[in-house]
Amino acid sequence: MNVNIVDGRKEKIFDGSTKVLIDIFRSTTTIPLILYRGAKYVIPVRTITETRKLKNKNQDYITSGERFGLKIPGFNFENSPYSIMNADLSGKIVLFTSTNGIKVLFKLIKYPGDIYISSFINLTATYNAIKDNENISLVVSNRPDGKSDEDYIYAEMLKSRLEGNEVNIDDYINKIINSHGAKRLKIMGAGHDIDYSIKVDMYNYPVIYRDGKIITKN
Ligand SMILES: O=C(O)[C@H](CS(=O)(=O)O)OP(=O)(O)O
Ligand SMILES: [Mg+2]
Repeated sequence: MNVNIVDGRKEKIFDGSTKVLIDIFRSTTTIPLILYRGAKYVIPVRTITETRKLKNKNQDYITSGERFGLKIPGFNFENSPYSIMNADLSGKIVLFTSTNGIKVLFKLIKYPGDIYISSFINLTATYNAIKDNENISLVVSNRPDGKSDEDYIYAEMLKSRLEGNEVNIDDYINKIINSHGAKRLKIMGAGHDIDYSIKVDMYNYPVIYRDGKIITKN
């Protein structure tokens, strides 16, 4: 098995490897939780304008997302695990756009190979789904102006586990809690999202991108 941690900001020619998108704060935490809260599926959308156009075509769509961490006026939800965990999304279709994670996702879909959306929320389900694959790219979303240490912490843990090492998840959780990313969330007034980002295996399914949708892989 060959497992690489890759900077999602760089335009890398992703071969046919299995790709795991990682954006702990907060897209790949929020998206599995949207499915956990009953949504049929998530439609990733590049821009706010496109999201609004889709919503205008179908008022039943739910809108969720942010730009630079801030809620988008008129959207139903931010990109907040906390707010999603308190929502009933049964049977809903959720439009989702975000600053980093979705931007990287649209790069990955240009290349062959499965794409998993992963975080602590569906850690074990993701691990079990990919552990027998030969080539795995752990794609960390980062941020336009720098690295997201929380993404690397998760990627290093998953890499270590895939390479057959025993990992103490609590050690990694502590690193997340004390990460620069966590400090940023607190400064943004979103500290309550940290707790919801470390709820290990809340969702027992892998989550994948397929044909324009992000779905639960049953
Ligand atoms: O909403 C978030 O936490 C981030 C935006 S920023 O990095 O805080 O500006 O978006 P994401 O795409 O989830 O990294
Ligand atoms: Mg992020």
